Amino acid sequence: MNPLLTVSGLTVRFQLRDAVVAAVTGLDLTVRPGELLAVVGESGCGKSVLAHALLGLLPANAAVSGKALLTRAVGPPGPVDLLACGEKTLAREIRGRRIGLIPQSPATALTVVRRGRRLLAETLRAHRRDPGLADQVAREAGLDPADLERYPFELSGGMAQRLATALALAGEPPLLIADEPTGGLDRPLVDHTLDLLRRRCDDGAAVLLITHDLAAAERVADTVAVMYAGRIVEHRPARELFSAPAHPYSRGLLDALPDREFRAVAGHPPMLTALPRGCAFAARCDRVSGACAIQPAGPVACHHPLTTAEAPA
Ligand SMILES: Nc1ncnc2c1ncn2[C@@H]1O[C@H](COP(=O)(O)OP(=O)(O)OP(=O)(O)O)[C@@H](O)[C@H]1O
Ligand code: NI
Repeated sequence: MNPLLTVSGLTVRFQLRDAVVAAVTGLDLTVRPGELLAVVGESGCGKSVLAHALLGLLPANAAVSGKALLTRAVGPPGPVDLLACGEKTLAREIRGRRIGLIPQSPATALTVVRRGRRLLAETLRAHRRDPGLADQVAREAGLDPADLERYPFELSGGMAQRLATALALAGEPPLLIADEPTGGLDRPLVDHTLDLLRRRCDDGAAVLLITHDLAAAERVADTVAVMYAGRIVEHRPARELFSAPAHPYSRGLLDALPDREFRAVAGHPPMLTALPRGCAFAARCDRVSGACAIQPAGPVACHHPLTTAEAPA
């Protein structure tokens, strides 16, 4: 099936007073209808910046380049470039309609002083759906409809998370971007949320799941993109990545899982204001060589990828 979203060469720089933050660099990805793509990586690697760039939600000090082509439902033929179409198109056509966002910090996103029920009913109405569906959509998101009678500031972090999920589902967007949608949830609700995203895919939607929880990705993802220091370092079908990671960083992330070696990747990611010229992972990598002074390219961005024979047992 043709991709719904094709991102190529996405680069985001934040201008600070005396430095430039290289938050995302040369990022390529595609998401097809029915596909759940998980974007994983440590804190600060650029996952949320990727989501915000696609939705035109970056602050004024951001410079964005590249292309992000999204198939249109109606209107002029050909895809729309999310990075070039402008605020009016994003607000009218894209946000909530073509792309639903479950934000990473719903408690800060939900600043309005309206009860959940009114928020959800208004959102349903805005998408020409029956506002009477509020209870059903809340339940789908794992939220007790009784909690719709509360104001956002009366909600716990986990409840706000589920209300934000319900609001994102309300427009039935063909692409859902879920940025750490399981934050603040306990295990059964984590699984509920993941399974709900999976179901959306099985019904034909595309989902971009941003998470640092590898176990979550393993549970539901079709494909996984591993991000490190603003770049995708490995992008593979989930089954392959989890059985035989090729990038040493992917291997390190998998080793950190509780049911594997439970050993975190040693060291820290580099400063995004002072990235090395070559491989950004080299300083933490036990396979490093002189070749790593040159930026590696390809679907596995590594000069010394692991072979399947080196896969964890
Ligand atoms: N407005 C901004 N100005 C300068 N730097 C920024 C800005 N927004 C984000 N950054 C930087 O960009 C980098 C990527 O941030 P991002 O929020 O995408 O990380 P993340 O992968 O989502 O991490 P987390 O898992 O903690 O949510 C970080 O180093 C962050 O400090
Ligand atoms: Ni984030």
